[in-house]
Amino acid sequence: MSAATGAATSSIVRFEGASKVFPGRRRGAEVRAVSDVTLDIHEGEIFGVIGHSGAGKSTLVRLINALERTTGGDVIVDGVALAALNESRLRPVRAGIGMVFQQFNLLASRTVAGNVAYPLEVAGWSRSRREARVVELLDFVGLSEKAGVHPSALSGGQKQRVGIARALATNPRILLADEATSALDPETTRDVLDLLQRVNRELGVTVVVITHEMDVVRSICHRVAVMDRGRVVEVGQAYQVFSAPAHDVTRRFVATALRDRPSPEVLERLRARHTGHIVTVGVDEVAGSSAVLTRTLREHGVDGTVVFGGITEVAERPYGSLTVELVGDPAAVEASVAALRDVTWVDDHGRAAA
Ligand SMILES: Nc1ncnc2c1ncn2[C@@H]1O[C@H](COP(=O)(O)OP(=O)(O)OP(=O)(O)O)[C@@H](O)[C@H]1O
Repeated sequence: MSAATGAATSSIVRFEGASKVFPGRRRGAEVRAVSDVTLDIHEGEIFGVIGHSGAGKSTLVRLINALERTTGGDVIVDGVALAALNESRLRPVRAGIGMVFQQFNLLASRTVAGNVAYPLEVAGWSRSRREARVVELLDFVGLSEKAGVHPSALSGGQKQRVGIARALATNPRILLADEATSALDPETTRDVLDLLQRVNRELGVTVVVITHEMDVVRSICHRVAVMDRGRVVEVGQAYQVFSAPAHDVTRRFVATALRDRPSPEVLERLRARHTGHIVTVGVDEVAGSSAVLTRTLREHGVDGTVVFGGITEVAERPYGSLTVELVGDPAAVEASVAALRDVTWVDDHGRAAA
C-alpha cells in the first residue's frame, strides 16, 4: 500500500505478475488470457482497460473479484492477497466489489425493486433496511417511479441503471463495469457514463471500466491500461496515453476516436483546392489552443486558413489537430512552422507541386 511504498496515491487493487492460463481446446494446448500483468489501480479513480476482442480485458478484471483465479502471480485487493484464499475467505472480499455487465443480467421474474434488493437478501439485511436502501438507490439512479415494473418494460439504459443500483446495493468500494455501455446507443451510453462518473465522484467508489471503445475512456477514465494479447502494453493518465501513444494498438484506438488527421486521399483533395503551404498542427493543453496557432501566425505575418481537423476532449482536456493552409512570404511561413514546432507537434505537408 502507499504508506509502505511512499507513493502519493494508495492502490486499492494491485496485480503482481498476475497470469491466467486456460486449457485450450486441443489436448495440451493452452490460452494465456492474462500474461504476467503488474499494475496498480488507485483508490478513488476511474480506471479504464481498453483492448480489442480477446485481448484479455474481461479475464483481467474478473481476477479482481476472483470470478477467475490466477494461475500465476497474485492480485491484492485492499491489502488482501487473493491467491491463497479459499472460497469462504473470498466471500468478504467479493462483498466489497460490485459488477455490472454488458447484458445487464437482471432477473426477469423480479421487479426493479426486487432486483436491487436481491444482493441485500443474500447478505441477510432485514426487510426494513432493504426497503429503505432500495428507495435510496433507485433515487440515486433516477428510477424511483419504475420500482414496481419488470425489466422487460425498461429500455436498455434503464436496465443498466438497475444493474448499477444492484451492484451498489451493499456499498462496495470497487465497481467493475464490463462493457457496460456496449449494448447501448450513443445517447444512452452518455447517460450511463454520467452515472458511473457520479458513482465515482459522489460515492467515492473506485470504478474499473472494461471497454473496446476509445470514446468511453476518453470521456470518463482518469487512467487507462491498454491490453494486447494478454499483456498490458501501455498504462498511464488517459490524457497522456492518448495524446502521446507509444504502442501501435493505442495509436489505432486514438485514430478510431479522432478523425482529425487528413488521410492521403483527403490531403490530395486539399492540395487541389489550396495552393498554399499545408501543415497539420497538434492542439492540446500544452499548445494551449487554436489561439496559440493564430498568435504565432500573426507574429510572422502569415495568413492561416483552417482546412481540416477536429478538437475533442480526452479526460476533460482539449486534444486534436488542425490542418491549416499557410499563405505568406516563404521565409516567414518557414519561421512560423519552426515557432509552432517549439510548442506542439507539426506535420508539414508542404505545398502543392507547381
Ligand atoms: N473460460 C475460458 N476458457 C478458455 N479460454 C478462455 C476462457 N475465457 C476466456 N478465454 C480466452 O482468453 C482470451 C481472452 O479473453 P477475454 O474474454 O478476457 O478477452 P476480452 O479482451 O475481454 O475480449 P472480449 O471483449 O471479446 O470479451 C481469449 O482468447 C478467450 O478465448
